[in-house]
Amino acid sequence: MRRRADLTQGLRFCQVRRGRLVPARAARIDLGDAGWDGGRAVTELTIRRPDDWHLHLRDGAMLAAVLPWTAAHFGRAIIMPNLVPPVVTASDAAAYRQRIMDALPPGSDFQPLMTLYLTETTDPDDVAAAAASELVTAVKLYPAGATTNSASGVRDIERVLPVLERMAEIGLPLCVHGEVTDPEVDIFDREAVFLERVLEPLRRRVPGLRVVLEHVTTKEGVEYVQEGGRGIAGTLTVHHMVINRNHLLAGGIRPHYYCLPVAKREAHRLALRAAAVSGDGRFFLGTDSAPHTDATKLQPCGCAGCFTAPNAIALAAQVFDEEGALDRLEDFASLNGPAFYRLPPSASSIRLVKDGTLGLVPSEIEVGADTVTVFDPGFPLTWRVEEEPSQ
Ligand SMILES: NC(=O)N[C@@H](CC(=O)O)C(=O)O
Ligand SMILES: [Zn+2]
Ligand SMILES: [Zn+2]
Repeated sequence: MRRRADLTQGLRFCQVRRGRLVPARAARIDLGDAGWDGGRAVTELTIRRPDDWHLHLRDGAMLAAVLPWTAAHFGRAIIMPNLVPPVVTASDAAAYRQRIMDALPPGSDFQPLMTLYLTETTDPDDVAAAAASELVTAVKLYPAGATTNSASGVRDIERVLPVLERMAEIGLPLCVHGEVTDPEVDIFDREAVFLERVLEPLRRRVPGLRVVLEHVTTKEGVEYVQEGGRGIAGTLTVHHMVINRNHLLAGGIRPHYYCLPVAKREAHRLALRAAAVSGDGRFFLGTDSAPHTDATKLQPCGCAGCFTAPNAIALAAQVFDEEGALDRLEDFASLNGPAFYRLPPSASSIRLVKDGTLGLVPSEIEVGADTVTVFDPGFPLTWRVEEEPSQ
């Protein structure tokens, strides 16, 4: 068994070797006192099948390795376009969509919802045609240099106004990585500064534009969405509801907790959890599951991104359980997103159970000769999805 940095505290995950799940010994755990419903602990829950409104699937061998984990639990996902080279045109999106369909496990009815990567040379007609044919569900704005594979992103918002205006006309949402790239702005402030310097002026300029502020990590971001009127929503990741910056940095640096936007102070984590369980329809789940090989993460300059697809739903259930809000999990994971995107909710459902048996979540998956580490919350997973991916 491969040794890994000691991120696992008190939990034995199983290992994936040669593509097979090798379960850890079944463990009984104390169910604790969370999940009470009128005095009775809720230990099972059936919800409409969730969707993931922010997902990185990559391409090639990585796509083949990670897709089954998402397809096992989620009905649809908004597929991020930050490949190298990026998914810029409708024809890029059609080809990428086909590669995803080809990589799906047999019998899966998972639906990829494609996005286009906004560049300063994006053609408004191409975007409008892709939207009209329902090939794409959104366009993604990466400020150039803000995050993984964002070099072709936008430097000057003025240059993309014609595209944004066309999107406003046709109601096509803009998904936004909301961080400024100004090196003088502290990395922990980049989201809050983006709202003020970029997003608010942009929304004033193109008032009809429907915007999703992706992976909100701050209370300023939460408040911006809450106060932002009808044309805005925010996705929340599970990992930002679980870790704060201490988990990343205190007592040793933990590269597997490094993602962008970087995890913030505890007060922000609590604000994200409060927003998720509030019942406010403008917040929904976007895991931002972002796989990178361990070889590229465990570097002097390691990649940003947490691979959460295998345990995202179980963790979301656990967060809602801890917050005493299991009755709102379905809104957050399965209903609010489709409502914003003007799509019907899933017709199928999944069953979540909390029966004292740990879910079979691997600590890592293999991709060719390399491995991708699965997000480790650092505590036992009490909930699990009853179906597990077929590999
Ligand atoms: N979230 C991340 O840390 N990384 C994402 C990019 C992104 O969503 O910003 C990736 O593509 O790896
Ligand atoms: Zn991002
Ligand atoms: Zn992302």
